[in-house]
Amino acid sequence: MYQDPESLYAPASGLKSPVRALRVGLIGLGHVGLGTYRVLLRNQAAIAARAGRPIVITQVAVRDRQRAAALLAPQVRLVEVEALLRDPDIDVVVEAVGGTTLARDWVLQAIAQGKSVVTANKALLAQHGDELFAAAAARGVSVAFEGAVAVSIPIIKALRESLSANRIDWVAGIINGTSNFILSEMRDKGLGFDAVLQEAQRLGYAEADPSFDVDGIDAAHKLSLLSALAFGTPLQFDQITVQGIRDLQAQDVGLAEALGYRIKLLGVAQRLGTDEASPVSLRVQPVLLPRRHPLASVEGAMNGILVHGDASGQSLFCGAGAGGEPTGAAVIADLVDLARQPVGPAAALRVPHQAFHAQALRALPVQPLAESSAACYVRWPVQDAQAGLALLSERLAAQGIPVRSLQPHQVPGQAPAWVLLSAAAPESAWRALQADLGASPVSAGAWTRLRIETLGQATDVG
Ligand SMILES: NC(=O)C1=CN([C@@H]2O[C@H](COP(=O)(O)OP(=O)(O)OC[C@H]3O[C@@H](n4cnc5c(N)ncnc54)[C@H](OP(=O)(O)O)[C@@H]3O)[C@@H](O)[C@H]2O)C=CC1
Ligand SMILES: N[C@@H](CCO)C(=O)O
Repeated sequence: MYQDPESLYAPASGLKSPVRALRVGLIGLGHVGLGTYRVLLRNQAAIAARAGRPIVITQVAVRDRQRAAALLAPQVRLVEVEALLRDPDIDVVVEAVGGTTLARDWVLQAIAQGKSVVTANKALLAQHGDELFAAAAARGVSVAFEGAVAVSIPIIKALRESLSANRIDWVAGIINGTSNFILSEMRDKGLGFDAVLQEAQRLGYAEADPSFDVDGIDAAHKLSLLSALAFGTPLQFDQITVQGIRDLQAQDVGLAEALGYRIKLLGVAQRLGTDEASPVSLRVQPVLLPRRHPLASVEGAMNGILVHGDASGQSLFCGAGAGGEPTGAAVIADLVDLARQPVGPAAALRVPHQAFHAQALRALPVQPLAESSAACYVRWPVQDAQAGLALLSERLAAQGIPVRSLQPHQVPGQAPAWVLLSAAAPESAWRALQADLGASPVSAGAWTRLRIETLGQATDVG
């Protein structure tokens, strides 16, 4: 039952509200919009007590008004987006629609009207964040985005505030709930890729276009935000190496387990030297993590992020990675921050959008994949096991790729295969090896090669 938050505020907190409620206009009432509305309604008294004043969604803009009217209290006005953006009674706009075209226009319009914006739209920020943050800073308002990365994990606040004494060496995370859900369900329940993806869509985890999830694009959007906040750079989304889980085969998931690893879609932003200007590596790809690695046990739609700072060491964050109410809670946390924010001249003292003050941001060179080095898992199907072993051993030695283990693998009805675990070797050596093996008549098909991620730990699982 809806109750006016302003009337609830005083009895719940024991305080008299010194200032007017923060008035919020919500665009979009899908998973995130409705999650935000419902959590705000359910916990309104406690949220007001934390914020120092009530936070009220007074206007909502959607396409399907009939559906919205059935979900919202009668006090909430259903309006057109343009009217909401122009209304001086609205302090903050929550953009919960998605996409990068209309959403960009709306956020810029809100900023121009002197309104702060809260969004969980990582695609928008990855592509237009620099522009939006600059516009907001120039207008003295905020674009807040805690829900945009790993929704229930307060990683944006951690990087912008809590870890600000550190030189961040790397951030690594399972930051796409849908992919992690698919990998977990396929492994544990033996379900097919398509069936699990449909379930992720039903549960509200997947993007409107789920190829963003399974092709690693959504994780790359999020990684671009994490790396910008960690290293003090503009957004460098276009320079991220991206590979998704679409082509992963069930037998590699099973083989990795048998070898003591777990396959995860991991985003990594890593400094490659100790100098402040050292290049960085930005990559999203399915990797083998040793099963005892803390991120290996992050399952289902959960997300996990590990941050290494020079002073704090490793900090592990874990929480729900997708879903309406978890994201709504992150959106509301931003609203609480905005409700508490100083206005007027003190606004200049706000925590900068990208953790570093705008004048301190500088792009860092991003290492091209071709210049990287990695320990790898390889499964190579062959026509003849012994001939395959002879060729593989010879070509591995010729390319200087250090072998940790090499073992035969046979699935009934399929060609025999060799499964290799290596130590680190240059990407150029891997590419040359692939060309050599692929051109050989011994080859019975394309190999599978996956990076073994170490993140400062030993590659070995023993
Ligand atoms: N789902 C999740 O777990 C998470 C999602 N996000 C992000 O949050 C954003 C929203 O995602 P989600 O809630 O899942 O998306 P949904 O598809 O569930 O909801 C989108 C909403 O936007 C509305 N909408 C679409 N076009 C317009 C328009 N032109 N004018 C007004 N309203 C419009 C739709 O209204 P109608 O129904 O009337 O068409 C719908 O209510 C995306 O950026 C997504 O990436 C971030 C973290 C988690
Ligand atoms: N589709 C996204 C939603 C949360 O950002 C995911 O699965 O992680």
